[in-house]
Amino acid sequence: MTPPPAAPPRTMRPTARRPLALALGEPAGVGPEIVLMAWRDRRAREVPDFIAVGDPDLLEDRARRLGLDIPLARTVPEEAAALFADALPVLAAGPAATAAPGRPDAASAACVLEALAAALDLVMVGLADALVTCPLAKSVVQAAGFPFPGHTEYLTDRARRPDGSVPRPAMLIWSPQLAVVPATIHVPLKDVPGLLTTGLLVETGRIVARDMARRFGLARPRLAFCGLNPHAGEGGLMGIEDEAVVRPAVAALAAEGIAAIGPLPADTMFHPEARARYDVAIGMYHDQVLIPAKTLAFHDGVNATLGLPFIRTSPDHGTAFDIAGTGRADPSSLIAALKLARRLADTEAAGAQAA
Ligand SMILES: NC(=O)C1=CN([C@@H]2O[C@H](COP(=O)(O)OP(=O)(O)OC[C@H]3O[C@@H](n4cnc5c(N)ncnc54)[C@H](O)[C@@H]3O)[C@@H](O)[C@H]2O)C=CC1
Ligand SMILES: NCC(=O)COP(=O)(O)O
Repeated sequence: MTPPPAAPPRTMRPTARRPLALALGEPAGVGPEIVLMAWRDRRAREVPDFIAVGDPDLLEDRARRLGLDIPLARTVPEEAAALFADALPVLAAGPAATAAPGRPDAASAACVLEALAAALDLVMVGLADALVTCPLAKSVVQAAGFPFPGHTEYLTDRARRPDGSVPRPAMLIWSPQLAVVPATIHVPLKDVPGLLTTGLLVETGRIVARDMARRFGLARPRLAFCGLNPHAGEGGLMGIEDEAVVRPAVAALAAEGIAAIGPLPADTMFHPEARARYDVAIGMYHDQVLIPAKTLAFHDGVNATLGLPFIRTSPDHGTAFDIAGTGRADPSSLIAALKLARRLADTEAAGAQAA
């Protein structure tokens, strides 16, 4: 994997807009075809300028299979904006993809990971305003030696500071209907109670409050913490973590001026009247909050990584091997991810200039 280039100091941040860098993801999945569809729909759905990063032949092959007439421009990020209206800009990166739609193979891991690294490099050197990633298959890349559960943990490692420390990430699944963050991410359910600490929840709440302000423009976001246990523990009768871990975290955040409530019983937090009381629900584990988020807004949902020095978004879905190459994939979540990345980059840049 390429060593990370240093991120430009904030004072050197370019004021002009740069394109979004879009990593193609798993070649056997739906990533390549939803990239083609997003570009096809650019005018009707106001898709912001992006440059695809990966194997251009993969995109050509997928377009041919699906009968999509998409002109590609093999180019560099500096030229992408000027080309975007007439051709899909692609920066060639990584080895050729070998996997066929729906049939992942181990050899495709290098194609996925080198394109991802190259796309992130563009952001870190200031040639792209944000990273957008198409899904990868965690099992495929991990079988090839990728030492991270998913993008989130890899990106966190790439954000390593000069002193060797890494920032804590937060995984936001965002849609106009509901925004959620699981406090623990890609871990087995049986490990969750042991991983939940007041410190983790306080840090997660701070990250969410800060990034909702600087990137989403919500000056004082309202955070609602789920309980871990049924009925948020029912005063300790159904588990101790809600009172021992979650409630002190909410109190600590409130003492810092962050609008936090909870622990709330998770089963009654997601109906419309409950959702009106908060901006972000912070769950104790992945499925507790991703199930309501994806149920309410599967095709509009976006995964955004908070807590990092760069912006990253992604569709909320995975590789969808079962439909890859059939033309049935819906590009809406990718388009939402591209639009949200643009919005977050613009909001952050406007805030930096105002400061
Ligand atoms: N950010 C990422 O890289 C993510 C990667 N994954 C990976 O994806 C792989 C498959 O995960 P699954 O749990 O099966 O979830 P999945 O999201 O790939 O598929 C779940 C169901 O939704 C459908 N679906 C997904 N995207 C769709 C689209 N754009 N249009 C229409 N239907 C769509 C699929 O056909 C399938 O029936 C796993 O290896 C997982 O690790 C999963 C989530 C996020
Ligand atoms: N379920 C969401 C997910 O797995 C996203 O993972 P990541 O690739 O964004 O780390």
